[in-house]
Amino acid sequence: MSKKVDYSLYLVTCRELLPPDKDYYESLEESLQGGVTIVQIREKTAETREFVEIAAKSKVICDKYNVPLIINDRIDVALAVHASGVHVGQTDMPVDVVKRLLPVGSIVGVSCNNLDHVKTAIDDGVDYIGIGSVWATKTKSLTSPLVGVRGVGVLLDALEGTEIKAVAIGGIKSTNILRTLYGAVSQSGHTLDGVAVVSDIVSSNDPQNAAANLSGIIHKFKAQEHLGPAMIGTPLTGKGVLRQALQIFDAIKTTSPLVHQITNTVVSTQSANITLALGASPIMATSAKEMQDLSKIPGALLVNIGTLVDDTKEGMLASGLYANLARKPVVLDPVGVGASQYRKDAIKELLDTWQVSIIKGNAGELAALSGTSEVESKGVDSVGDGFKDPISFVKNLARKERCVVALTGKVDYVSDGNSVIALHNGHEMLGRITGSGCMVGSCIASFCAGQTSLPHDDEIITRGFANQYMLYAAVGGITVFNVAAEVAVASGNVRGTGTFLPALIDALYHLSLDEIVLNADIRICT
Ligand SMILES: Cc1ncc(COP(=O)(O)OP(=O)(O)O)c(N)n1
Ligand SMILES: Cc1ncsc1CCOP(=O)(O)O
Repeated sequence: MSKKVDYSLYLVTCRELLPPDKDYYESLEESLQGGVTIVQIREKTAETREFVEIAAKSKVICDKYNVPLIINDRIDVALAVHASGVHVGQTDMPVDVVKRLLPVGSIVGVSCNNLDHVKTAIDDGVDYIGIGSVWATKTKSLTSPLVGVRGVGVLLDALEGTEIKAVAIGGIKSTNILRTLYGAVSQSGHTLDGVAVVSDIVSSNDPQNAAANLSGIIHKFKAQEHLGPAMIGTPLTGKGVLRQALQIFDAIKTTSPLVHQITNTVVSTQSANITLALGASPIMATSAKEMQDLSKIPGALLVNIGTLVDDTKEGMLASGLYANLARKPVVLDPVGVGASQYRKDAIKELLDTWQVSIIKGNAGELAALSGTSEVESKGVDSVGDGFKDPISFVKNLARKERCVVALTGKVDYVSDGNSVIALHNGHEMLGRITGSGCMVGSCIASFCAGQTSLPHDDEIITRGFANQYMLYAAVGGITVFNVAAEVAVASGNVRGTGTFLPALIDALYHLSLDEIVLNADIRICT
């Protein structure tokens, strides 16, 4: 029977990180006033007598707020001050011995960095595990690899069916806590019970405010996390989805929203032109130094890794992080991710750093991203006929990554993890020019930007980044681009691939609502 403990904001103390002149006990009490729900006293250099004194005084303060006190490593200190429990690491006293020494009902937690650690923790019957380090940190010199936000999900999978609680630790702060909570999810949708934080609270001059800030984000997340994607007017119909997409199309024309694109050098100009043809406003900025400023302008962000280099990757990491903070939609185009380990590592790092709203890719790219070998790729192209069951594939990937997924191909499939929509427009000429997939990414991002100016249902918007509006944006962006390709060829102005690209841009520029309604082929699969 697991004990009723609130692990949501777990403070791990560190006197060395206190700001100059800040009293340790004052900082602890202020943190509790800010919403810390459990405290661990972690003293790495104190003599035993000093440790006991600090722990005893800390216990009095924690008791005042009815918050459990855990002792790091030292069973003797925990016994001496009647602490609520002990946290041990992989090289500390074994859990079975700890349990034998502590009073019945004590809380026992253990650090876990990999699946073997979690399996042992389950066998040992611990109360909670501390998974880390999730992010890089200066607070502790690390001897194990970083787990990464999405790596936490794999460890949460192993806890399925147990009552063991899980907190993440390492480098968690106000700027990445949302990504940590959002991205750390098991396949069946279980999320973290809490986050453990040292420096973001302890090194603050105002620990109450630092803790309150973190606590506010945690509570907002917990309030909406159990809700699936919200549906406006269920069930979806092809016509209903088209109506929503057309509204966004109209909004793009009237508001000309900013679409920030960090894309590849092959398609940069044509992506900017296709964005302009739609009526949106492109900015192709790549330096990490300007990402915070750009995130303040409403719109959307597109990240495309087609010609990735380290400097651009820094810009991509920063842009997504700031976009998340500003709650701006982020579209990821993992171009050629299967081609090299460098790209695979980069995509992992990007998805571990920020929450994406839409992932768009061909079958080869999405297979590589999801770790299946069912579809192979050659460079940036997909090889073969795609997935045997594309509908289940997009739905599962959308659930796993908690975003909308758009799988492009002869038929395009879009899913928010709930519904799957098949799009049957397009023309084979699109496969004969470079960058048509990248331009689709620009159109999707333009639709993401366009929808921000429309009135939104609050209930849906509070359900996170991957809400139903993103589904409409993906459908809208793909559909108008593909219909424009059909109209371009039908115009009679296309003599080959050289004349196809300008005809496509022209067709998109002149595309009317009537033409879209006449040609769009949107079918609901589930
Ligand atoms: C909640 C929580 N999780 C992990 C740790 C790390 O513990 P450990 O691996 O024993 O390392 P030290 O803290 O002893 O340096 C923790 N303390 N708390
Ligand atoms: C104790 C510990 N164990 C893994 S990372 C870490 C330190 C986390 O500190 P911070 O929250 O300041 O990154």
